[in-house]
Amino acid sequence: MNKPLIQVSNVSVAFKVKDRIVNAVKNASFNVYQGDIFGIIGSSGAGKSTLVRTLNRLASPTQGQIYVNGTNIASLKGKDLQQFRFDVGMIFQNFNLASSKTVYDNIAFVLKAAGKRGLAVEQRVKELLKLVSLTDKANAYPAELSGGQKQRVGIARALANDAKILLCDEATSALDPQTTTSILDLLKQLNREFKLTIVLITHEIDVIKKICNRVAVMSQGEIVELNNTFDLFASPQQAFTQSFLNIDENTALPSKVKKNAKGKLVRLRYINENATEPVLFQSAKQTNVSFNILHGFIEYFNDQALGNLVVELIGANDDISSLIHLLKSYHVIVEEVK
Ligand SMILES: Nc1ncnc2c1ncn2[C@@H]1O[C@H](COP(=O)(O)OP(=O)(O)OP(=O)(O)O)[C@@H](O)[C@H]1O
Repeated sequence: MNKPLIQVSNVSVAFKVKDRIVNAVKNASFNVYQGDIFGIIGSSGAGKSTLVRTLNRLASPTQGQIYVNGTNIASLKGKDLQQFRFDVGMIFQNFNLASSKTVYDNIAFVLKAAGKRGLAVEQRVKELLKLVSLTDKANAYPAELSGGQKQRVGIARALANDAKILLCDEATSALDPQTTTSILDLLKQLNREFKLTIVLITHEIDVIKKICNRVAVMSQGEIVELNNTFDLFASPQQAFTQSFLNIDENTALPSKVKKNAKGKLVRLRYINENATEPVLFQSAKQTNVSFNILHGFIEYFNDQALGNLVVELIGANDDISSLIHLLKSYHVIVEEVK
């Protein structure tokens, strides 16, 4: 495995509010690798924003360390700190654009802050506007833009000084589903074309499914589970993750169907869309079990397919056990439906 670009090691963040301590982040550890689109998901107040803000020093850990490219970011000062701020861009739910500046000037401002002048600024702004498909809006003010367009300006500004890492704090939460998709497509394109590493926080499961390759699940300040996206959805280990990701909800059966079922109800998750139905069919035949498919769908995570089936197994108990055993040997995840 290559070296992590971001290494978060036992990070805790506590806030003192009057005479009370709020432990917003508790002992979080994880690595982000170059080219990752790393998602942090959790409900409101889980500590996601606080955690992501420690990655660019907008928040300071009360305990633990964060290394970016091998450097402990707490030790950065002067020019190194300034360079670090250029290397790590950030976009926000409410866009944070300067309302009195045009689109052009919002982007030019951060280039000038990095010491660029004249033609270098002009060329770079043009390049960035083209990249985010806003060339025709250079002279517009933020109030004249849609939410999606505002976020595109936010992205251009965050990347202006050649950022290597982009932090996204609920960047699509204020957008409608179609605009969300177009912003996620843009982030994916930037990730692909420039190997931009992205850390995003969201409470939206669909955002995770659409673009993240790895995910941390947060609850009450803790990372309760971390996995690649596909495996997290295929086989969530923690009860919190299962209920938060609504895993069972997607294949919930009407109570009448459950009540009328004569056989054993099982949920099958499989990772090879082509193999499973033949595998189920042949395994059932081999073990003398018959089955009814009660629910089924296939979900896609990038190019990987995750099949979900709820089936009723009818046969002798021993035969059903043999069938389940056989299915598991084909890497089908089998869970009893209660
Ligand atoms: N500056 C602060 N001072 C005091 N408490 C804070 C501060 N920032 C965050 N908190 C508290 O820390 C906890 C985690 O907040 P945080 O915003 O990180 O969660 P979140 O998962 O991002 O939630 P949301 O999605 O609602 O923003 C909350 O209880 C919040 O009230």
